[in-house]
Amino acid sequence: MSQPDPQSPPLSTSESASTTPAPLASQGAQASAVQVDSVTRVFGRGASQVVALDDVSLTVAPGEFVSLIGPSGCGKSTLLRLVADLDQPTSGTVEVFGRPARQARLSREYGIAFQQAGLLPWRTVRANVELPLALSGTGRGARRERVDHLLDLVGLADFADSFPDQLSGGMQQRVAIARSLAEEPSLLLMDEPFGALDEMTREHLQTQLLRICAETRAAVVFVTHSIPEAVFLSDTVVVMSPRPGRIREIVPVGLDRAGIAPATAVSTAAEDAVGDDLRTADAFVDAVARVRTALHGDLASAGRPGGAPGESRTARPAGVDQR
Ligand SMILES: Nc1ncnc2c1ncn2[C@@H]1O[C@H](COP(=O)(O)OP(=O)(O)OP(=O)(O)O)[C@@H](O)[C@H]1O
Repeated sequence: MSQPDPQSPPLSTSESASTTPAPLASQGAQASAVQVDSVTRVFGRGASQVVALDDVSLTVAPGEFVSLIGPSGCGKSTLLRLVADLDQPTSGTVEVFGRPARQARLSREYGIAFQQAGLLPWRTVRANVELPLALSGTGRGARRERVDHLLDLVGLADFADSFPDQLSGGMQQRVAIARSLAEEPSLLLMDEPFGALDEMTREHLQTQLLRICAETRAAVVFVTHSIPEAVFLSDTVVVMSPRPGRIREIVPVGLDRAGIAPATAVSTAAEDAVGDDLRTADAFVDAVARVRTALHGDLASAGRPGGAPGESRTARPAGVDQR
């Protein structure tokens, strides 16, 4: 595997994945969900200058689920923040549904969920989820209806009047996801939303997120440190190299997630069972191996194909959870 040729056209995550949405060419005039072109982000100046991203290009198709994975400090969050218009590139462009990121943010194309749920402790679950709708002037009746639907979607209908500190970490994170979906975004940006949760809760929420995505058909850009999480969730895993962050490889996943689609779902327990089956499927194990191999290019790129003397070939890139 090698660093993508800088002369080649921008890497499109929709080019090679068998289960990703149709390539843009077959979507008529529909714009990409995300189009990142030759983006560089440099922080600071002089001796303290940090090149966080170097000439990164990436396309995410509408409805596609893309994970960003790579060693700690490789620029995953920086890239996500640029897409979210929380930061600006030093050079290059970021477009969301064919418009500059700024415009997309102002017209509320995004839903955003980060590692900390970030709920307002003095507001009930309902009041937290409806906050974006209240801010954008949605009427009371429409707000109520939408929040009821969202709380149903994340399985928290019975907790609408609870306060965040009365909920578990996983439940709080589900509230945050419901809030991020409030304005029916066509793009969800998620930075390690399950990073602080125990393994069982995490796997359960991963399955729930897949179901929610199947229902809302939102495109997702998802930052994670976990290879299995990236593979389980994604149509495509984007593997980044250590700083300066570049895209090292794009790994299509190709899992059959039909059992988690809304049309066939019977209960959360049944969905969790489908999730368990997926995690032991050959296609899952194969994709985990391919992502792991792509990440281990870190050793080769450092001129250490077999690792330094005494270093295991299975040395781990810092900050990537291989479980
Ligand atoms: N506001 C900032 N000012 C200066 N440097 C920054 C800033 N934000 C990020 N960086 C630097 O940019 C690099 C990439 O950071 P970023 O947070 O994007 O990495 P990451 O891949 O998300 O890391 P992690 O996996 O550890 O969360 C790091 O070296 C970081 O120190």
